[in-house]
Amino acid sequence: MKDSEIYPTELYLSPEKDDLFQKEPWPKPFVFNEDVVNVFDNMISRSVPLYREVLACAAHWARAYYQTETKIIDIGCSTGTFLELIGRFLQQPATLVGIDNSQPMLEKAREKLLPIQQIHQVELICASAENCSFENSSVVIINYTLQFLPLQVRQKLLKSIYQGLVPGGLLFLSEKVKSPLPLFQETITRHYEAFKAYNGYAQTEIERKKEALENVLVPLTETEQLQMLKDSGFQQVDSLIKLHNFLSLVALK
Ligand SMILES: Nc1ncnc2c1ncn2[C@@H]1O[C@H](C[S@+](CC[C@H]([NH3+])C(=O)[O-])CC(=O)[O-])[C@@H](O)[C@H]1O
Ligand SMILES: O=C(O)C(=O)Cc1ccccc1
Repeated sequence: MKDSEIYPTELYLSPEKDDLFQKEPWPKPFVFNEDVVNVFDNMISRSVPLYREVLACAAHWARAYYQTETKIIDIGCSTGTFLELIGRFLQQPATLVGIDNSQPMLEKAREKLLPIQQIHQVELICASAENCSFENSSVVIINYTLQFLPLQVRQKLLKSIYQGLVPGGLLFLSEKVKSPLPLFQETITRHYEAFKAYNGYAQTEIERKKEALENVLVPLTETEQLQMLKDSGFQQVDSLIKLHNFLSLVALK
């Protein structure tokens, strides 16, 4: 598949509509349970700005830095949307690894990745990422997952990723972040919530989800995130995409 064939990207997203926060009971505190998993593709594609572009970007970078006989690992792979995309985009068979600690997520991923298994070696691991090995990986993707881990676990995980990557290996990291300036954070939040409303969420749904995510999704500032990457061993880091509170970075070993 040529580069031009992936823009604008076509993601394999299940159609079930996210209406979880329209009526009781909604997941509070937010958890990746079966109800969330069943509507997850719709939820994330309506809730994360530039989601399609970020995954297409990750696919381009993964193809550019993939080294033969190594692994591409997606941490927090959810329903396998990125692995399905890169599986179509790579021009050679590879080992694609998905890690997620939600078994319902991996059941959806297994189904989504069946066609890809004709070409690639696919491994789905149900585990907490911080307990996994990243040895012999040339590309590690971690999109919108680190934000759910306790802070001290994030640092341990990033160090483990750095140690596991082969020389020249790439980390592609997307996260929700917060502005260090309260006035700007307020403006960004208002704009982000307008984005959600434009995507069909009612104000009640937006407020309920915000409350459910409190102390579950804990964003850092961009500066704190960059420092955590440096403290993990990554010295070559750059930012690629940022809109509202959502940031994508690349880091090279
Ligand atoms: N400690 C953990 N270990 C492993 N998985 C975890 C852990 N904590 C949470 N998860 C998993 O991390 C994923 C976060 S979603 C990632 C989206 C995907 N990357 C995408 O690009 O579509 C983003 C969001 O929900 O905003 C969920 O599948 C959790 O089960
Ligand atoms: O940060 C938010 O308000 C979100 O809605 C992001 C999100 C997307 C999908 C699952 C959990 C959080």
